[in-house]
Amino acid sequence: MFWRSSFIVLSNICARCFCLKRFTLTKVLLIVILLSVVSTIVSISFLNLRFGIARQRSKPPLPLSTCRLNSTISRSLLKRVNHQSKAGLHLGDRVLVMVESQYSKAGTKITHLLEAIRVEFKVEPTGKNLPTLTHLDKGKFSVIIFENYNKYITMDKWNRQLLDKYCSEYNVGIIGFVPSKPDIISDNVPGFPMVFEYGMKLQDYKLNMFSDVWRVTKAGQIYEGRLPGEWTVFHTNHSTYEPLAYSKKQTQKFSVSIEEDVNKPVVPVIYDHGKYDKIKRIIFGSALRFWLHRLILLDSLSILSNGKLSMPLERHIQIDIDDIFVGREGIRMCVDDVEALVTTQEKIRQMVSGFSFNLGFSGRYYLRGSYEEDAGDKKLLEYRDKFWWFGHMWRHEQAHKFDEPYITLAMQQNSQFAKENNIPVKQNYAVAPHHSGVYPIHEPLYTAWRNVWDVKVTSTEEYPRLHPAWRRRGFIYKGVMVLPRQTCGLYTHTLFLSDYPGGRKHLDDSIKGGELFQIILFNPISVFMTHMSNYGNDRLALYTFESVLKFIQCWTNLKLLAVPPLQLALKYFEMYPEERDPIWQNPCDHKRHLSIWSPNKTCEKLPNFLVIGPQKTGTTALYTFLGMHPAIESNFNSPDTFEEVQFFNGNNYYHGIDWYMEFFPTPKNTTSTYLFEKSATYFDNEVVPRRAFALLPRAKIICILINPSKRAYSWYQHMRSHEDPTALNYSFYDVITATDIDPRKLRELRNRCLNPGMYAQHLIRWLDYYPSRQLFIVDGEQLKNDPIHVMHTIQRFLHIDPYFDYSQFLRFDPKKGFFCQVISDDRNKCLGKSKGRAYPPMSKEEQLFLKQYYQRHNVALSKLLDKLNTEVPAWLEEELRGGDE
Ligand SMILES: Nc1ncnc2c1ncn2[C@@H]1O[C@H](COP(=O)(O)OS(=O)(=O)O)[C@@H](OP(=O)(O)O)[C@H]1O
Repeated sequence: MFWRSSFIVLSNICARCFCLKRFTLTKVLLIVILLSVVSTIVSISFLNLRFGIARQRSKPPLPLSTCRLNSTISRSLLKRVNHQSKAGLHLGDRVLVMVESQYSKAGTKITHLLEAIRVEFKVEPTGKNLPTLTHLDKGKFSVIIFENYNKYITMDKWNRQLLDKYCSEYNVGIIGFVPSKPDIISDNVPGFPMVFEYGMKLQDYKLNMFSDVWRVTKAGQIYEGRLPGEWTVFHTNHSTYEPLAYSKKQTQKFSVSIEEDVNKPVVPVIYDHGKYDKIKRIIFGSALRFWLHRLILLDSLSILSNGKLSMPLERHIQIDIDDIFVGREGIRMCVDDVEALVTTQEKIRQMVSGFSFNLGFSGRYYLRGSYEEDAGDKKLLEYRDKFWWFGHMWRHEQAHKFDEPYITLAMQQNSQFAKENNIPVKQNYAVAPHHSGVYPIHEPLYTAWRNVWDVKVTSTEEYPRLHPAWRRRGFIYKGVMVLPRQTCGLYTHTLFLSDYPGGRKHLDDSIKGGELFQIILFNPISVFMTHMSNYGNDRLALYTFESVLKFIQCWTNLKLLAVPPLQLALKYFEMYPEERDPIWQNPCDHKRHLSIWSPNKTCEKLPNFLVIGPQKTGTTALYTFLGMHPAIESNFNSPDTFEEVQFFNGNNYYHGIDWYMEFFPTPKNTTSTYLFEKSATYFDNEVVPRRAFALLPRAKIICILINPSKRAYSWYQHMRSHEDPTALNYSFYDVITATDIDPRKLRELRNRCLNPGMYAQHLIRWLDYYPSRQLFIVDGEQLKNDPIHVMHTIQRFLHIDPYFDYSQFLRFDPKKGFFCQVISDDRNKCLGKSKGRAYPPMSKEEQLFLKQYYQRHNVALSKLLDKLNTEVPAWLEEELRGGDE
């Protein structure tokens, strides 16, 4: 376009000149000058087209730096970082969040933040009665948060008194957010020596440097500019109140300095020291929309919980640079980029002690760029010892598409490349391109990692899911520690600041208090992934990290650290031991998971329903009867655990879902075949409902209940017949009446014998996860006496087609004393000797003891069954009737 127009202009001029009869010297000169100007423009524009990137990359953006903190102030503040006091000892570590409704926006922002910092919470709507606040002599909640503080002020008398009494007795503080509009209370706050001024537009924000609240927050800095939204500010003369921040009203003429106007500040956040009514409070004049309030909220939680909710001050940072050597020509690193990487690494080390970039490479692409980029590759290797390194496969491939021999070979090839080029790969770390094979687990990847690179640590964004980011967690699979990886907003395609998605402001906002800043603020350990292309071109990664780290230093007292990946992972799981155990989900339930799951696998080999026990209630009979149905297929027997798979409890769970699915046939017809599994140990196990629901959220759950006393006795007889030494040594009465001073083995046996019979509490745990419509309770006595009817009701519950008429296939066997499978006119197939054993009846004493022992559990069961609209079994009615006598 440009050339065309230039050419037209030039030819016009020339034509005009040549048309003149005579050439004067001036005209010749004019033509020469014009030609050279045009040719210069043409060559510049040609160069720009050819090496457009080179032109842009010559001026990478400078890191943001607006900090003007006085370092002596920050040092003095660092001394006061401990909010812990004795009062915290009597408190639990949960937060009670009082919201206007379950779905209110502001409340959700609070709970998301609490989730991000891994603080447990309970959400309650303000209009209702308060939940139980104490347990034994402990306060259940260490801080109470009101999404709308006005709802606290106008709370009904009874609840308000209860809450205030709790807060003053247990020294628990209240955090409240005052809406910017008057709501229902007037400016004079009823019951408090304070006035609210609503609907303010504010600018500039400065923290009170002398407050004891600051721990993570570093006061002394000034936020300059308009504050988002409308605000409420606080006026008071009472000495209980301490302003935590100052701001000023927005004026026509926008002034950038708050100091000039410091005599007329307004107070947008205030700390009530509790001198007025013995309750400490921190009240915010706006919601969490302003980023600084998120920072202040951390310290508010810390001080008001007496240190119970103080986060550590250390923040560990790991920055991976993946795709080393992999990028296509034109976007790779050149020598000056590598030099800049080293220089910035040095600068980051000043802020983050022990820091090194962690470089991941695939050797196949070494020296595959332009001349300048190949020189960059060589430079990276020249500086190899300045970085940490981790290896991939030889090519940049997704592991889930390949089998173990291929992955191993491809890793070995890359490992050979590392050896030949002296690349120091010694961090026991690796990542997978596109997270492929990390989660959901692709076993061959883990095996090859261990065998070739001795990988003990990896990271992914995919566990448990990519979104929401604040719920990402870690887990350990067969010794490989999988860390959650955070997003920093840079991807292989983010090359230039001017092209940043959403504009430069978007990235800068993320750095200056936004998403990236908050990731580091909320996570004691952050692992970030970047790509080689983010370090060539505009070197956006250097800009981003240098800027955000500076910003962190400016506004927080956080101590930034880096340790090698293995140490980092050990630290992570030491901090969060509860995350060690993975939670398996169905890969087919999440598009992204499915896209990185082996195409050779199928989710069809997962059960549609589970028979969960408890033990000794007739589960084997039910399992056998279900297996007779033409549309139902059960699991293959496990050789290890008495035929049952027992996946969700115990160590089998750590084998992963591929292992589990091996126990199921590929259904002949996915819509009409019902797969199921029966493991009687599931019913009363603490972790099973959560695990089962994570993998099989749509599964139906069947449990069988008989009189818990009978169940306990049958179980004891079962243990004796399995020659359990403790059961052989002690009578049934000894077992059920064992006390806490009895030998450990006896107590253990007692617990295993009696606990499953506390039916209601176990069922409630299942109902915490599964909706009641997915749960079916079978009366075990009925199953014994009238299995044909029971099988009919189960078929209805499962909506199974075709209907199977069990009356033709089950009949009572007088010899066995139970219903058995019909084989022919004169032959039945009954369950083995271990089901329906002969043993002496329970003594009267034992019966009486157990009747009393289970009394309250049976009452709870009958209430629960009532709630579930389930018929109360005859044995339960009888038990309860007997109990009243
Ligand atoms: N049809 C049929 N045949 C045999 N046994 C039957 C049947 N229906 C119910 N029962 C009762 O089932 C009890 C064994 O329960 P489980 O199969 O759940 O035991 S186990 O947990 O799997 O070990 C077993 O308990 P015991 O009588 O104590 O052996 C039986 O009472």
